[in-house]
Amino acid sequence: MTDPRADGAETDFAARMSYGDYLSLDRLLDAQRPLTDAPDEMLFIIQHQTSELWMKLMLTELDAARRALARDRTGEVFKMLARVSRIMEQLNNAWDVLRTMTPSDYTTFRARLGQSSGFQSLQYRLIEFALGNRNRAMMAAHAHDPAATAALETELARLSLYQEVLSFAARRGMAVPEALIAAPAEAPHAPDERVTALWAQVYRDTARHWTLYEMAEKLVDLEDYFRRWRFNHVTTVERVIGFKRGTGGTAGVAYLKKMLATELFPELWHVRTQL
Ligand code: HEM
Ligand SMILES: N[C@@H](CC(=O)c1ccccc1NC=O)C(=O)O
Repeated sequence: MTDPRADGAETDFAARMSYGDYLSLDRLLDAQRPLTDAPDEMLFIIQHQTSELWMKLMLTELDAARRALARDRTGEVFKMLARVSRIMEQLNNAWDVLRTMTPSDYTTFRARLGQSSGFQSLQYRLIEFALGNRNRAMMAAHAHDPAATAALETELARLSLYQEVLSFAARRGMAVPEALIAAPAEAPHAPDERVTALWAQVYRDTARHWTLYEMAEKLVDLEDYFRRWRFNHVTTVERVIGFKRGTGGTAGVAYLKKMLATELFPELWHVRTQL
């Protein structure tokens, strides 16, 4: 029989930091508190908690990416944006686990969720705001929580990722309308033909604009993965609750379908028609 001590494994953690200590596993694994004994409620909780953990990392990366971008450190930015896309992909793959929950499984505990809903996810809203999909109306569900409201306000006081990219493009000599980058956006970025023209220049002469070309493709990647997340979500929702109203109070699938039309970086999609 194997005795890992023979291989030198340390076993005395009375006074040393162990795996569980480092990862705060006592707290982490004590945070799953189902309200019913429905077997699928544990799946539902863990699915959301792991999503929130990945969202936490996305926010860290989006913060660092914007700070690096403001200092023209594009190599670092590319690495961070690639990581954000990979995290999105991770979240996309996670739907496969949740899809094993049928309507019969979910209805055994859905009523106990009350009015709570992913619509109230602070980190999700911060990600949307960081990427540029900004809308103060989405803050209403956090009005009861001063810390959450402050975090959203802090985010709204920053340039969005797309604004940072456009500022970078301006520093590279591209004609970016000043009004688009002069102050942090308060509303979703509205498509602007002058910006489409700018990206057309980049895509038509990639050798000359290689860094901006790479930047553009990183953003398209990110939005592509985000769109897949929205699509997986709405499809899972229809599969599990059909066309019932959401616990958060919206129409449910109809609301989520409306959100599918969101364009984070519109000109990067519109430019493709012209190429
Ligand atoms: C069976 C599983 C799920 C169902 C039935 C479901 C259902 C819904 C519904 C109906 C809405 C619309 C708001 C409302 O009225 O409640 C919503 C929004 C939302 N859900 Fe889910 N959801 C599920 C899983 C998830 C998961 C795993 C996440 C990941 C964190 C998530 C995150 C969100 C977010 C962020 C919103 C707000 C979207 C926006 O405002 O654009 N949901 N969900
Ligand atoms: N909105 C969902 C409930 C729901 O999915 C949910 C509830 C509490 C915590 C997270 C949730 N996930 C995503 O919306 C529903 O209407 O069934």
